Amino acid sequence: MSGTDHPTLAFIGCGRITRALVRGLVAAGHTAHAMRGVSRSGAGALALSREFSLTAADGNAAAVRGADIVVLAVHPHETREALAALSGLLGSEQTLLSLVASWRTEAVAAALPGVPVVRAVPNVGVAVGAGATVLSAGPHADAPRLAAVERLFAPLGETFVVGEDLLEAVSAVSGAGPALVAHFARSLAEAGRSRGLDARTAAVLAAHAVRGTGALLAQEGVTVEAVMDSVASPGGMTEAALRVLDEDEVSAAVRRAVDAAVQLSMGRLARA
Ligand SMILES: NC(=O)C1=CN([C@@H]2O[C@H](COP(=O)(O)OP(=O)(O)OC[C@H]3O[C@@H](n4cnc5c(N)ncnc54)[C@H](OP(=O)(O)O)[C@@H]3O)[C@@H](O)[C@H]2O)C=CC1
Ligand SMILES: O=C(O)[C@@H]1CCC=N1
Repeated sequence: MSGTDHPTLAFIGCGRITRALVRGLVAAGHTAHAMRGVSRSGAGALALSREFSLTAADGNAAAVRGADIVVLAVHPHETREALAALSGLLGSEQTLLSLVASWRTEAVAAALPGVPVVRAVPNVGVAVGAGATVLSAGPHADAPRLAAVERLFAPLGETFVVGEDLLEAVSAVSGAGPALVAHFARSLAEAGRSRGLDARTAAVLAAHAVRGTGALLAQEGVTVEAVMDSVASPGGMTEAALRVLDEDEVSAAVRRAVDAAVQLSMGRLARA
């Protein structure tokens, strides 16, 4: 542990989700000195060291030495090679925290015998303290290990613990969720432009619609139906607009989008 009782962290893979995590952790008071990173080309680790003063480690051994939690954040197809390069470097006192989609914890654990494994699906909202992180304990990860990982993510938004079988669906809905919502925001902005708004105004208004809706939904007891009802004046513009979304089966399209993501993940699922 570092002096502040925060765990010492090693990031294997320094791309998008690692950047979001490091940004959120630094904002939550973690010292970048207690974080090391490695990436395949070194470019990702170097970028994070420039942006956050995280230590760009000289190889895996230097990165994981003394780390409490080793965060694996590489692509599914890069994972076998990354795990092979970690072989023999980790001990049972450390936790391997896998963010890798489509890799079951037992498959990760098989490559690192005796090392406790926890799997997490964060989303990029962790960068701004508004993330959702869904956790599942894998082999050798007892309740205190899981609790330590929950404490890591707690300041970055909400945390949930589920059975691992649900994590492919979680990855599609929550992990990919911000991109799906951003897609809708873009459509809303483009529609505004087509009605004469300048590009910047349209983008800002769409972003605020998403932000305000999120803030309302974050309130205790507020449902999506309640938000829709609070906007839609009877017989008014919102009803007219929502009717078109229903007629065009936008909900069915969203379901197909999530299905496509889950199917991709299931098709490449790595099991022990
Ligand atoms: N992005 C997201 O919102 C989320 C992502 N995830 C999961 O996190 C993982 C990473 O995704 P993301 O951050 O988007 O991916 P990125 O492509 O942004 O980053 C991948 C990183 O892994 C590095 N890398 C690849 N192979 C190795 C290796 N053998 N050793 C060390 N580093 C390596 C790359 O290095 P280099 O730059 O040199 O190629 C790069 O820094 C994926 O499995 C994804 O499913 C989960 C939830 C959300
Ligand atoms: O796009 C991906 O595959 C990863 C998993 C969920 C979010 N990003």
